[in-house]
Amino acid sequence: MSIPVIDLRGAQVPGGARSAEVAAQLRAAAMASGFFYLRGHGLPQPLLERQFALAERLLTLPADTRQALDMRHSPTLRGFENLGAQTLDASARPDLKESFYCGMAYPADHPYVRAGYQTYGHNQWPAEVPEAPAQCEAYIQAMLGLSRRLMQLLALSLGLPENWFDASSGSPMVTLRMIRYPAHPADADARTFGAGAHTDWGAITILAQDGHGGLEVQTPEGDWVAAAPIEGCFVVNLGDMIPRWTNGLYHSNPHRVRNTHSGGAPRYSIPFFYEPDYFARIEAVPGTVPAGEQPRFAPCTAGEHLQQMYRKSYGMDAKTGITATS
Ligand SMILES: O=C(O)CCC(=O)C(=O)O
Ligand SMILES: [Fe+2]
Repeated sequence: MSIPVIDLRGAQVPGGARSAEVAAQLRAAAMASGFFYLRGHGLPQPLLERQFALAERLLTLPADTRQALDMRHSPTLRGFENLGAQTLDASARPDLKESFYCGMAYPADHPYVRAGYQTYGHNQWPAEVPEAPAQCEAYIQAMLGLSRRLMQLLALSLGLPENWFDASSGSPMVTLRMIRYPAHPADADARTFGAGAHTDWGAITILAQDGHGGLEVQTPEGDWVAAAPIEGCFVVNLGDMIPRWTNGLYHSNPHRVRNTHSGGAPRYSIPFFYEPDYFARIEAVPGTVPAGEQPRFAPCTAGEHLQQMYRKSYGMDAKTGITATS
């Protein structure tokens, strides 16, 4: 299996002449591994370059600055994540990556912010990088637009009206993450990864990666293939909400990272996670449950699903919050 390249030109906006063709390509990719490269997405290259420069700036701030803004001090898990804080694959060692998490600038009086729901509000910004909040918000808004368009094309690919998922996107849960992977240690064992094998939890992930490579995707046959960087392309993958929404027709395949190709340099990547509104109901859409069969997944809300996943991978107890494991 190779990861297909889908060109969005001609389908960037509703009614675009290539929309049906792109939707068909999406359907094929979604039924294979749930991974594809996206080119012709319309995002300006300088926006991406600026974001990588910011990632490097943030993730090389002094350790005490990053410690003071550790995500564990934030009720919604925004801020810095230490090396080894997350274990994406429970059978592997803790991940060899550090990252910075932020989300959309929801106003403080937004009902979801007031309620303290996961991903809404409460960003933690380092005073040393005053441009960070506005720059991240601009990047998030661009990525949110692209995600919403991809959801429309996914709707088309399922034979649904293009706007089918629009209503679920009211106050979306979005997470922007900037990741730094140190060079993979030469003496690392087979259970050591930059990011252990995992599936993503939300709806759509749009990943910008630097030129080093290191991301691998599991094929339906169980092999691992490299998602090597292609200039001008994002790597897009579907998260676990999509199989739930499509009764398992579309896939969210495992992937993992080892920074073994960079010649000793750190690798930077910038995943953007799009998830629908906290209260969006995730249940099989029309046409995906064969007549006479029961849906394969119990309906849930997007917020419930996401909260569960965060707590599991950061070793937190769902009732008492953060444990003393790190
Ligand atoms: O860094 C990468 O290439 C992938 C990161 C990833 O899979 C994630 O953050 O979910
Ligand atoms: Fe991932």
